[in-house]
Amino acid sequence: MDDNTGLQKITLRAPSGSTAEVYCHGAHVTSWKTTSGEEMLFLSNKAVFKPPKAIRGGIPVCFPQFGGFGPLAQHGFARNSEFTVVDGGSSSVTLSLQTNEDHLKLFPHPFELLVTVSIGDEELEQTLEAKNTGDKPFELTAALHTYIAVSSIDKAHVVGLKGVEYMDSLQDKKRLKEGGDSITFTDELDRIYLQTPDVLEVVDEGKNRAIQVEKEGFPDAVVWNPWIQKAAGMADFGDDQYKEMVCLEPAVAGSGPVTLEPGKTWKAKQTLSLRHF
Ligand SMILES: O=P(O)(O)OC[C@H]1O[C@H](O)[C@H](O)[C@@H](O)[C@@H]1O
Repeated sequence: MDDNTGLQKITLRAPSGSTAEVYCHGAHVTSWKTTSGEEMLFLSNKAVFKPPKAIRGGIPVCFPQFGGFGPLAQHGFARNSEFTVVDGGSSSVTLSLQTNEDHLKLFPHPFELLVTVSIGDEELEQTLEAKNTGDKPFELTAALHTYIAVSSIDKAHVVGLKGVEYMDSLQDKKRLKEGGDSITFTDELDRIYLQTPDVLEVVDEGKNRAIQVEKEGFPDAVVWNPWIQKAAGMADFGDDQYKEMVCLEPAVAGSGPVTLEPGKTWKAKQTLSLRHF
């Protein structure tokens, strides 16, 4: 159905009452509410719903490139492209992107990317399946750029990364090792954690809740908060909204790329779930 942005949006509803909203533009999840109606994802109050601009917040799909790991524009073109619904029901939808002539001018490797989003009681599952439909291998990096809503950035932290090596994107990708039990936010932070455990969590002491991010097939995890200056520099992001979000992004980035042979499919997935404490 079309919403007031004029874009096609699918609303998923689980029998328990949880909901999610997914745009065909970018196969972009913009909302996930659990059974109590609580919103789990951050969406910028200045987000622009005008293709080919990517929507700010929710879960942008970064494909076939994460960040600057390749020749394409930042984060590749999937988030700027129109997907088609190919399957689904009330609580699940599968969208497809097939490379067109414009994509092939930028990235001369035909592929089909399927994105499936399903919701359960207190859970959202998102799967990427990329098939090389051409006759030559190609390399890809990718991420599910998940913006988690938090009550206040000074009450949020990320756990599960102690002892993990990371690339600091604010220091020319210098390699460092995470020393702390948890990552707190007191300044801009932009890191690619390499070969991480598959279960990570954004803990929100202000709401007594944690969102668990469980990943499969994504070796890395990016943690990002733009803080004051970068937030002020983003036209589609409210100046103070850095206080309301933490990005925890399952990725193939510093540990990539993945080489995809002709006819083969690469699959990766994240499961977000809510825990109250
Ligand atoms: O502004 P965007 O292209 O959406 O990127 C937003 C952010 O994405 C990732 O988290 C990167 O690690 C950051 O370096 C980047 O600033």
